[in-house]
Amino acid sequence: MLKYNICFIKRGQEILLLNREYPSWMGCWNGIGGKLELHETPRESMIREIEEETNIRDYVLHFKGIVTWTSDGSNFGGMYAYVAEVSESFEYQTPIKTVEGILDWKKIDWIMHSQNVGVASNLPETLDLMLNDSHSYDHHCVYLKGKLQEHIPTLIHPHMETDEWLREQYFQKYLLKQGFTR
Ligand SMILES: Nc1nc2c([nH]c(=O)n2[C@H]2C[C@H](O)[C@@H](COP(=O)(O)OP(=O)(O)OP(=O)(O)O)O2)c(=O)[nH]1
Repeated sequence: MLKYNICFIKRGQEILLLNREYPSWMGCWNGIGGKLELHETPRESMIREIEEETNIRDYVLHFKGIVTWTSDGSNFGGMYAYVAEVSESFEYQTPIKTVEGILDWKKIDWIMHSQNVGVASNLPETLDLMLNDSHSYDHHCVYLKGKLQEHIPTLIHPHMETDEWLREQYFQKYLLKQGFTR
């Protein structure tokens, strides 16, 4: 039931980011991703988006959990999150201007810098766990009037990637909070 996916393509100490031409996060650096298509699994969809947006095909894809959010107490949304590891010697010349924005390798330290106002606001906190912790998390982000208030990571089962029933059970907690069931 999550609509989006996101992937952080990692080469050594760098991540391939996209400076987005369009909303959401227009003008900011973010991972690569988009919307799942009908009947696609999260992994199939991620592989398609990576290919469409970067043409990269040679990587090891790790499921890192989900990023969910509520805005102003409702408007639940979310995305499946992945890290794709390419070899340190992988050649991919950037910057590249695409219809979606500008692709470029960014140093992890630069992305995480406390004074960096150019990245999606929940990216540093979520990326830190995705890169440095082997578990899968639900990175729940609470927004109020467009500003990130809180990032609440909760451990989730890694089978959430493939087990639709497990996902539906898990999402009930958010749907119930919003006052409706599916
Ligand atoms: N880091 C971060 N990324 C987000 C958040 N919300 C959100 O939609 N995204 C990501 C998910 C997607 O990777 C991207 C939005 O995708 P998109 O706008 O390109 O989707 P689209 O409808 O154009 O789909 P597509 O044509 O690319 O398939 O932004 C957020 O709160 N934090």
